[in-house]
Amino acid sequence: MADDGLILNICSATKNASDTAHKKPSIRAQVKEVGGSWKERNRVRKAIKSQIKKSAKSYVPLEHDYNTAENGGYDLSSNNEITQKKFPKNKSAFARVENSKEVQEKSKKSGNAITTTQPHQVISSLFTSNPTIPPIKHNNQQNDNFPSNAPVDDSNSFIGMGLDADLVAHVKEKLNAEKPTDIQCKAIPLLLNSNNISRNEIIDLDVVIQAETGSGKTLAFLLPIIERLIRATKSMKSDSPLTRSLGTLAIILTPTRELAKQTLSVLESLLSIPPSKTTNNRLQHWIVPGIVNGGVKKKAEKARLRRGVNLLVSTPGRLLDHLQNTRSFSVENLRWLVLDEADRLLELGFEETLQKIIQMLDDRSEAYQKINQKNCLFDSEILPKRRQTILCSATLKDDVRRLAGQNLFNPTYINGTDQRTDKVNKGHSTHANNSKLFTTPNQLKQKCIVTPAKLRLVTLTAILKSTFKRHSESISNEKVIVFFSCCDAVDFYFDLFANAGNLEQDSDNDQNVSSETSLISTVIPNLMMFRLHGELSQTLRTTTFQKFGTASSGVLFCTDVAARGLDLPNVSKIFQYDPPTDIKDYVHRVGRTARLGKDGEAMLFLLPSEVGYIDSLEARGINTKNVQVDTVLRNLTPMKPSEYELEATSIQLSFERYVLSDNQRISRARKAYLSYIRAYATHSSSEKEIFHIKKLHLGHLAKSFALREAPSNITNIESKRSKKNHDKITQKKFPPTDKVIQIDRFKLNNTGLAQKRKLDVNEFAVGSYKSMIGPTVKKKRKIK
Ligand SMILES: Nc1ncnc2c1ncn2[C@@H]1O[C@H](COP(=O)(O)OP(=O)(O)OP(=O)(O)O)[C@@H](O)[C@H]1O
Repeated sequence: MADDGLILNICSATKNASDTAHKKPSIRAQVKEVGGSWKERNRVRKAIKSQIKKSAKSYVPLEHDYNTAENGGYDLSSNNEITQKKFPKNKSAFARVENSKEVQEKSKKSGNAITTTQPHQVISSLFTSNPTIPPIKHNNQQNDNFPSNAPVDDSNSFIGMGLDADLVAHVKEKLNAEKPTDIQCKAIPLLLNSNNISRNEIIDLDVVIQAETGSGKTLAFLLPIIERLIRATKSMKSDSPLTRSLGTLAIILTPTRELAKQTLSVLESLLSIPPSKTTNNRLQHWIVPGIVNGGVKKKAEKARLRRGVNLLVSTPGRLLDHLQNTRSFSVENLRWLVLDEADRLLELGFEETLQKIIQMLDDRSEAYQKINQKNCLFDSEILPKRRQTILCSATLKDDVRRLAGQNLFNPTYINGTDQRTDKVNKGHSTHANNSKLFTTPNQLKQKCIVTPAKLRLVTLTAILKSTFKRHSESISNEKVIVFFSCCDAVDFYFDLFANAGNLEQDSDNDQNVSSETSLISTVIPNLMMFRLHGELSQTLRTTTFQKFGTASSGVLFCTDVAARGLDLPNVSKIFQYDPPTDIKDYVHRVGRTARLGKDGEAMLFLLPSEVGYIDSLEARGINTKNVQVDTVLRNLTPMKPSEYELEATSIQLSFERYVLSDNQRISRARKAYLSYIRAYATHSSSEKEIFHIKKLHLGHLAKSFALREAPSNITNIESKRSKKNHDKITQKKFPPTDKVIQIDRFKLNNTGLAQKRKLDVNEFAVGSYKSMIGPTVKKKRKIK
């Protein structure tokens, strides 16, 4: 790992006017220890460290950094000059000796002059001792770019499918939906029950809908439900009208609160049909939509449920809570149970809650039917005679369907992308079978960039800068989502891009990251930044979701909480800074762009050790085009592309200076770094070959968090602190987030632990510190 074959550079400060207040150590220790065993080198290092400590008690502690023998490194001496350490093993390091002064000059000009209080900081160079990027096979299979999730021109119209004329007119006006999409053509007639006639009896089969992201699955299940309720209203005699007091007729379950809110808003717009021009009737007037959602007070929800919510959108945990505790919650007449993003809902973590929900719904409707043999709704031919279950997702594969099949009645499987699946399958006949393939929108341009760990941060900066180029005073009208693996990383990068461009400002004047929903970046001028993750307060989450949805341009930093189902208008690019921990999430993340036939672009960041992931994606039918790092970095200096290394170094240095100048910022960076590693350990066992924690170069990785510390430093500091905090943490299940818990490589390697704890956490707080503090008591196995 990083610590092997080290050259230790320890230098005391040289005299400097700003340092006169301090008494400086008299020794100048400069050790270049190449030979000898590790133990010997370590002993020398410790001896020198303690000598320096003794002679500089009142002095700012010496900061040092380890550089590998091949490494070039910048030495920031106290006279504010960067001088290159001469490492004989690497000639190219000398080449940068002259450049280093230029970088410093440049920094001064841009107001980024080094103002470090530390006497010496040795900073490894960005462009040396990076691992070589393995050759990447180019896939010749090209997408034809024909939009695969757009409405179908030669399709049957909505009216032709049997939908009410007023409803169709309203959908056209409100949602601009005139022609149905492929999946709507297939699903709506089936769910309207026009053709499921068996033995002269109309049967409502359970339905599994799988179609690409952004192909209109929500309308595919909502329109038939509303249509059938409208038909039921028409068929009712005026003396027995339908009312909201019938209780809940349909439940739509979603894995996240944002998706629940979005579905509710689609429902509300669908139900706002104006009175019919011909009859002047509002047939849907009695249908009340509503939501029960985690993160808000239950009292108001209970009151609404008591009055009757006919179409209820919910997240699983809160629904179970109401089923168990709200006595007035009436589900006896339930006709539809929709599991949106069903594969996520059926995953471990939600699965148990879901089983309980289904069990309670079954028990209640059975008990009710025994007492009320006659019921107008049960007798009606128009509504399903039994509770119909609908499963819906872009990534429903055989394993999930098998799992779901236990609770489904004769499920019918509708695939919105049959033709494409066949086509893709032919191209991969050797290693793919249909059940393993995922389909992404045809018109979506998918790219990947293999970046050495040290260059990750500057590469992200370069990509964002070139995306949000300034056109005179305004910024390009782009909307971009950047996905990170954990909440702490989102918080760290959000703060970094918001405040690091203004180095002269002290931390007290930083834009407030904890309470603001959006901030203007100081790194990329005029760029509006947003963030979303599962550990934010519900109010912040809701406002961010709404604000980013309506913004004309901006970047959203988020975790997978925003990966599924969210229909954020006009998102043009998706950057996956951290690869997803589950390949299914790749499909959902990139699906936030290229929706409903529109163009879109997605870029996946990989480390050189992770290139195997490109093959995994290909085996699932997903082809990405490789982009070279230096091509991207050259955009930093469009006028002088050859000077990109200088500019990249300058940017990296300014990020590091920003972080290292304040304890709170350092702590945020460390927390993000640790959480990233924890999240890394949650990759599924099938991907461990590619994403193994042992393959991470922790020292290089630290640079992508603008940290200069060697990994052993980080872990030591954190473990010392964690010992202090240990008792408090174990007493309290969810300690305040500024406490730090121990990072233990061996525990991280134990995927079982990381995976288990991940599952204890709601809503994608993966890898964050809360996610690591789950129940520690093993459940006793029941002996049958
Ligand atoms: N037939 C249609 N014509 C025009 N617009 C439509 C049509 N059907 C749906 N839309 C719009 O397309 C967008 C995407 O729809 P929706 O969110 O239902 O996609 P989805 O398939 O559920 O995607 P995901 O898998 O990401 O959840 C929405 O804004 C919706 O209003």
